[in-house]
Amino acid sequence: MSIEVTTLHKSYGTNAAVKGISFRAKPGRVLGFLGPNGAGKSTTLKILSGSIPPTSGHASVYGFDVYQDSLTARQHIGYLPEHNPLYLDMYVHEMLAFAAGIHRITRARERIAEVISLTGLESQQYKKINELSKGYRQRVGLAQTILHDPKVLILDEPTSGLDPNQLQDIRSLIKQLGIQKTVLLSTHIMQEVEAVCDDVIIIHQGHIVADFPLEELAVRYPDLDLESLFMRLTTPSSPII
Ligand SMILES: Nc1ncnc2c1ncn2[C@@H]1O[C@H](COP(=O)(O)OP(=O)(O)OP(=O)(O)O)[C@@H](O)[C@H]1O
Repeated sequence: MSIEVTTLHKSYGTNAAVKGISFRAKPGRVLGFLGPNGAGKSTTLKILSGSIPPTSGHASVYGFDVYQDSLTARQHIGYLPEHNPLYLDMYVHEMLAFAAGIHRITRARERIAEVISLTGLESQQYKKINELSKGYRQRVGLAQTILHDPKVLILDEPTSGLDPNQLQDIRSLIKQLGIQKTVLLSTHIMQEVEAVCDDVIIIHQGHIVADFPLEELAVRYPDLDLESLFMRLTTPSSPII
């Protein structure tokens, strides 16, 4: 397993956001982390990326605890946060060189060229980030996330706000990356899960209410498509399985 989460809890003051969730993610697969607003998706991804500590429980990446052994765990993780923080005054190329320096990447020039080509940023690489469209900014965020060639990608709503063409490009890139890496992808969009994911977790009010390989949807939940299942499991009165 590349990601293992065990009885993870997170409270912000008295607000319990994540309530004892456990799950695993495997290499070579894209795991869709699906849930309504406020379900606890971003909180879980922030804990996994080492950005915030859990209140209790454990999460590890390739055996390294993301809290106790955060520096080592983070070497294996590329994290694209929901709001994709970028230095807007930097040029695309400059920002990637800066990030390569932080990761102490050897052969940085070659790796930056590789990542620019992979994310389709050739035409934009000498522009300032504040001149870029949202889709291209998202690609810069992804380029930065994969620059150190991490084994695990944690992507928090990476396609939000993109137009249909950009959506398709970014989704195929994620799918391509998922062939070799473990990808944990948070989204609200059912079509995105269907287009990109191999496994699905549905989270609702801080609990996991479903966890299954997408190809087993029809067997596990006969007569329900993903959207109907999501609606059934995340309406306020829905039972926790
Ligand atoms: N920094 C914070 N301080 C206090 N409460 C927070 C904080 N961040 C999140 N929360 C609360 O924790 C709960 C889970 O939020 P979280 O952002 O993890 O959900 P989400 O599933 O990612 O939602 P969305 O799809 O809207 O991004 C919500 O009730 C939210 O208000």
